[in-house]
Amino acid sequence: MMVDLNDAVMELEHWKTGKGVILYGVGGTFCSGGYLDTVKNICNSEDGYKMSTLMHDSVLRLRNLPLVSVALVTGKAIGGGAELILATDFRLLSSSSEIRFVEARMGVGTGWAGGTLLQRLVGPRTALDLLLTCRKVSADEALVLGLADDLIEEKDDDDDEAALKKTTDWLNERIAHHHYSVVQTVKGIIACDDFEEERRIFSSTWGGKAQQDALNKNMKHNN
Ligand SMILES: C[C@@H](C(=O)O)C(=O)SCCNC(=O)CCNC(=O)[C@H](O)C(C)(C)COP(=O)(O)OP(=O)(O)OC[C@H]1O[C@@H](n2cnc3c(N)ncnc32)[C@H](O)[C@@H]1OP(=O)(O)O
Repeated sequence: MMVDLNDAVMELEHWKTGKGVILYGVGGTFCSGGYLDTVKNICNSEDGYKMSTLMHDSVLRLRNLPLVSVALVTGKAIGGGAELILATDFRLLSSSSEIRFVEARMGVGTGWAGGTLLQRLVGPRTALDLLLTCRKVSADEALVLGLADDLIEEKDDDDDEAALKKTTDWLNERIAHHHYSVVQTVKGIIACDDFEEERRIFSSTWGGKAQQDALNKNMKHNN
């Protein structure tokens, strides 16, 4: 799964006209973390560092894609799976889903970039609390904490298709009406977090067709 994720992200890096991507699980579980047989086989510091390096690479590349990314969380997101929901721009949770950072219970810290990403999202105190208590976070609590952006009122976690459709609609509300170059510019600016890079990305759409078309429409923005 870890290698597959890395391959998938590399493939997405070549998608020049893309706007969005949804990360989701099937069969009622988002992800229950690293495959435990593999975890047992690589249970030493050196291999742990290698695993962490691979997962950081995947997560950072996913975050830096010029696509708007959403994690659709149905069922459980546990351990590394809970960390994975932090790799996207947005998180939509089904009302019955559950997030649980079990790493400390498993005798370790966060290896899939979750520590840094969690504290950026919910602040260091809440991050420390969630990582130390290893408690279950319900979808409702996740919304209050800022861990979820919205809830999918999908009572049945088994209905992957319906949840995916709702997530696609949610994402499309934000990206469908923009040209891909505009979505990629906006996402690139947010992801780069750097003024000089922002100027460079900004100037890639300035004067382009989407801007020309918009100017020619003589738009008013009062409704
Ligand atoms: C990277 C590392 C980290 O901590 O940083 C990790 O992520 S370590 C991984 C952290 N995750 C875990 O420790 C998950 C432990 N498993 C669980 O807590 C539970 O299985 C749940 C995921 C809550 C699902 O419970 P539920 O009662 O719904 O189903 P279940 O227990 O019968 O699970 C169905 C089958 O999937 C297996 N299964 C579930 N998660 C697995 C995993 N991560 N690796 C290997 N097998 C796993 C179960 O052992 C079981 O196999 P059998 O039918 O053969 O019994």
